[in-house]
Amino acid sequence: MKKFIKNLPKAELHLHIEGSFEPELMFEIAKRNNITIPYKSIEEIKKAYNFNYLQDFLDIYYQSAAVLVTAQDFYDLTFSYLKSCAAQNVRHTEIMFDPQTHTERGISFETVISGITKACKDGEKKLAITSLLIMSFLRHLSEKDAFKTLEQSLPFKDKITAVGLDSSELGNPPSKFKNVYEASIKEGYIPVAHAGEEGTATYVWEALDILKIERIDHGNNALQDSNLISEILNRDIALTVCPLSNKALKVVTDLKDHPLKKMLDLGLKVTINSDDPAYFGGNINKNYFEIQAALNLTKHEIYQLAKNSFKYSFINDTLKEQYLNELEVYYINNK
Ligand code: HPA
Ligand SMILES: [Zn+2]
Repeated sequence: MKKFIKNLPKAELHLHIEGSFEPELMFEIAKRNNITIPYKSIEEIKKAYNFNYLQDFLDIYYQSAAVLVTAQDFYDLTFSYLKSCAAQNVRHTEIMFDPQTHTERGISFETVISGITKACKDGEKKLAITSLLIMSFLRHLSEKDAFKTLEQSLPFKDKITAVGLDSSELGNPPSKFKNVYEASIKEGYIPVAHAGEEGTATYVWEALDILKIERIDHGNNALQDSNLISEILNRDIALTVCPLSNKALKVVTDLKDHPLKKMLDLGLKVTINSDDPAYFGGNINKNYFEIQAALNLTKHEIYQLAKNSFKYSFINDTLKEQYLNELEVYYINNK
């Protein structure tokens, strides 16, 4: 089964590039930028990565992202993630980035996006991995601030496919961002949002009805409401589920209690993703390995999850067909 997962062609649809920042690279970049970080060793970092809920993680995540200064830093961060994709047979990835984490510190939008997009181009050329970008608004900040970010993104509109919503969910419902989502859609961005990770099913309803999202990031708590489940099924909207993230942030106490199998059985379009692999104990393949073992998923279910990852990606139809064919051939030959 491990070999089957390892070589399975797949897409990753929920990945924060700042969350792929491995400690080794963090030390290297901090050193070259002359920035002191509060850890002396990798062991100290690993000890600090012990979270009880989302906010514990976010505090450390923003602190670590503060060592990123130059376009080269963003390039190195992104290319390093893309190399890990190549090693896991991730054929396509949809990368979230948080501009406000950097613009708030005086780093320009252009620095961030130029480093990331250069790495994505090289990823396509040198590693044969396709990618696109999701610009995420930080929900603990104001809608006015999100509007400023939307404005800053417009000169780079051709490089960004979608807008997302992340950071502290509780107390920052989707409705807070109604106007900026409306404006983002008018600019041609596809709307997605984190909803139902710590927030209730009401947050998922708001994301669907008020923000008009086309994909749900996490969505675990949608299962609290059977009308909501029917609505998600009717609208054919996928969920980007992140098992090891859910475990690390105590959204579930044990992977054996994870709702993924129940979601699949309900017919929900689920995908498997790593969220913040450097912080939550594993890359996308480790997420597949561990959830498969915990829930005793069959090869066919694993195939279905990978199929969803391509089907519900935002790539063009030709490329989608190509990846789906590649996956089908793989499944037929390896089931
Ligand atoms: O899982 C997450 N949830 C909310 N915000 C985030 N920012 C990075 N990862 C996450
Ligand atoms: Zn996330």
